Amino acid sequence: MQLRDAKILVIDDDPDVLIAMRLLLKSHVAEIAVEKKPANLHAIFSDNKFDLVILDMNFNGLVNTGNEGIFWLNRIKELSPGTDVILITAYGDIELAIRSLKEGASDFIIKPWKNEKVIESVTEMIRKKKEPGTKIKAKAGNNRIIGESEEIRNVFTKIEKVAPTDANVLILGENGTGKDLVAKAIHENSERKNKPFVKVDVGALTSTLFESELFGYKKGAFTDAREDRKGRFETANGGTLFLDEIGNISLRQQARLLTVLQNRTITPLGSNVAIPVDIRLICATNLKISELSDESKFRKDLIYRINTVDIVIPPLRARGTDITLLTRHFLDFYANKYSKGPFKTEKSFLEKLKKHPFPGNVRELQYIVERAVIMSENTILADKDLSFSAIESAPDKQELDDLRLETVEKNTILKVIDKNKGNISKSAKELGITRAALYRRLDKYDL
Ligand SMILES: Nc1ncnc2c1ncn2[C@@H]1O[C@H](COP(=O)(O)OP(=O)(O)OP(=O)(O)O)[C@@H](O)[C@H]1O
Repeated sequence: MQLRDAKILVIDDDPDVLIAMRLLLKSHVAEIAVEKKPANLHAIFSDNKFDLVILDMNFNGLVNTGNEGIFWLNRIKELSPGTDVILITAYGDIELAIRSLKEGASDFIIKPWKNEKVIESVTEMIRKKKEPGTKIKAKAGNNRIIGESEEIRNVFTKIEKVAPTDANVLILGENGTGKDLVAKAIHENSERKNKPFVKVDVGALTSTLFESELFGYKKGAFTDAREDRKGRFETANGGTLFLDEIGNISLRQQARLLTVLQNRTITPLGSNVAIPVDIRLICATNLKISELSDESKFRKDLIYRINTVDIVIPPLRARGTDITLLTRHFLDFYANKYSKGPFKTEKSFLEKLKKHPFPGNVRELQYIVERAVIMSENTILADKDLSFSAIESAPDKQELDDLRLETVEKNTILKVIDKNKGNISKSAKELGITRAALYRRLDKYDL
């Protein structure tokens, strides 16, 4: 979508801000409306549609917690889910701004703002609204993340917003969804990009290895410690530490990790000198957030610490056109690698792929395409050229069924709540469950 076609609403209780925004934007957009009272939102949205709302975080200057901004952000999202919201926030409210991104804001502008930054942010939001067929690649060096679906675009937006902030990030997603790529993209788009990026698969470490690997050791600390060795925390100093499979570490290991994150120092085994470390922490897991919230398995205080922002990477089967785009990408890649092709595909080839549930996600698609390229006898590929390996394509049937049931339930709840304009009592009645049962489900689905 072009900026000149956009309809924008600015909501701020400061008339000077409204005037300034109107002056700044009016020559760039189709329509600009301003509003002093967010309480009028319902009336405004019942008569109008806006592509973008620029919303102040702090009204009246009385409550400076920003909760009001977040409250109105949620109202806008309820009234018009397709409308993007950019929040205006005071300098020093970065934590709050990050929270607002979690709650669904598309971007934030810090006061006092620079006019170019406002135009840039607004232009970017509006531009993204269209171009559904455009190939978007997160800037991640050679490890580009390919995708164009709404779901992966949301991931790109979060990466772009979160990368420069130094906030701790928790990446959630099934195996093979691209968690590694996202972690690298965050690092490469951050201020720390020229410093080390260190990955540790913590889920695979035994309890003794966990300590020596992460915190290092001094010569003689244990039988095999023949010389001093730096731990991964120290190696990552100044850069980013990526802890993969964080959901699989024991409670004892969680306690050790928490202490280090709180004190920002590590003490190598066999030493009593604490060494300060400056790292940006990214963690990843293939567990669902609901599984991580089981306190008998994972400490709540550690979740809060590692999860300033979470990025959920949806499974490939929920990413629409990405299957086609990724297939093309891998076909070109392997054609080049094996000096074959260039390949064309018959309709049946993509149709068969689109029907497949991809329990192994992008990694599985990559193997399937590689196999097709290796085995192909001509350069036009059809469904018969696709073979799904027993290991990859034997999804846990039970799990897939559950997943579909859960999706249906979640979507029904969302529809009914939307229909009842957010009224929980009415929605619960319509769904035939108690209010408490509805709240439990909202909690379960993180709604
Ligand atoms: N969007 C994408 N674009 C291009 N390649 C991708 C994409 N997503 C994943 N891949 C490729 O798929 C493979 C698996 O990705 P990655 O290792 O990042 O997944 P993961 O979620 O970390 O997996 P695991 O949970 O098993 O560690 C890699 O080869 C990666 O390059």
